Parts: sequence; C-alpha cells; structure tokens
Amino acid sequence: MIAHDIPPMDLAGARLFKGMLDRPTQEALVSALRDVVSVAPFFHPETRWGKQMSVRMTSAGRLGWVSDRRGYRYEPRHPTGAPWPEIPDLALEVWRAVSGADRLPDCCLVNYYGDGARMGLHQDRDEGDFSFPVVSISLGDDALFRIGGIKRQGSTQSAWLGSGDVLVLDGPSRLAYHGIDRLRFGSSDLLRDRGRINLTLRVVEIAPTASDEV
Ligand SMILES: O=C(O)CCC(=O)C(=O)O
Ligand SMILES: [Fe+2]
Repeated sequence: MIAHDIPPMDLAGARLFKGMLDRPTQEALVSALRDVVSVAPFFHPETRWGKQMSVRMTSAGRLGWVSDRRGYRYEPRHPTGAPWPEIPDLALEVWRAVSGADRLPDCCLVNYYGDGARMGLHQDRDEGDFSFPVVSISLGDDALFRIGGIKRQGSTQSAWLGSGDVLVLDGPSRLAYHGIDRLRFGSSDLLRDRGRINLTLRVVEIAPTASDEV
C-alpha cells in the first residue's frame, strides 16, 4: 500500500512522508528493481576528476544519469550501450501521489549504498526544468540525510530516512544542497545483502513524449 493520507514533515522546505510505503510494497518495489538491475547492472561512477564514488548507480527510464571523466550528464543508454529499462510502475505511482506534476518523470536514478557509502552535499541541477520536483524513495537501511539551502555554505538540517519514506524536493527546496552523511548499515533486513537503495524520480527533458502522460 502507498499511504495517501500522511501529513508531510517539513525538512528545510522539502516534504518528508514517513512510512509512505508499507513493507509488502517495499518488497514489491525491490523485486521490480531486481529486474531493472538485471538489464542495467549497477556501476561505480567516476567523477570528472577520476575519483570513484562510494555509491553504485544505475537508472531506469528514457534517460539515465552517468558520470565519468567527461563529466556528469543524462544519457539514453547504460554504459554497456543498452537502453535503460522502464521505470517500475510502483515508483510512478509514488510520483503520481506526491509530485503534483502533470507529467511523468523520464528518469529514475537508482543508488545503492553499501557499508560506508555516502554522498557529499550537492544540488540536483542537471535537469531541464526545476519547476518539476525530485521525488526520492528510500528502501533498506536507515540513512542520515542532510539538507541546507541553495548556497553550499550555511546552516543545514538532518533527518534519518528509513525504508518506505518518501521525500519531495520542490519549490524553494528543489535546488537545495543535500547529501547522505552515513548509513546505519544492517539496520533493515529488506535487502538480502543489507545496505540501502534510493530512487530519485526526475523530469530531465522539457519536451514530453506520449509515455510521459500522467
Ligand atoms: O540517497 C539519497 O537519499 C539522496 C540521493 C541523491 O541526492 C541523488 O541521487 O542525487
Ligand atoms: Fe541529489
């Protein structure tokens, strides 16, 4: 079940829906993601400066996010050359429930955090239109999320994201700096090998296609 009646908590302007996905729904989503990963395996992105990120990534949707020495960008294909698989329906259902958008996302970025993985403070700004939100779904281990404002310096707020939580970055929080400081590795038994999966649903390209209709 995807709960539609949860009042969101405010987190520096972002909206946090605690426990929006119940356990069976989380399990169904993980199972759909296994199909995604079998077509588009996780890879370790490198930054432009040749540093390997601690998070492993893949994507679903028309476009996926890649990073290598040529920089960050969205691409229509996985690094192996295969097109990205479709975004799981359950993820689209979450988007419909919380985004308020009149179209569907064209990218679902899938991040896997193993023991010790983290993500430094950054803005999500490679998309074409910041009037669409970024919708984030957390699965598996608890993670300490940090969010500030639109400048890198300045005060931040932190909150633990648990399995089944949904976070919406929109309005003034759409371009807020955010990141993951650490995991409580092994705190959830949702994923066979522990760790955490985070999905972010994004509208990347401004021109919609027929498949983007809500
Ligand atoms: O893992 C998270 O909760 C955040 C991920 C994130 O910020 C991103 O993929 O851009
Ligand atoms: Fe992000």
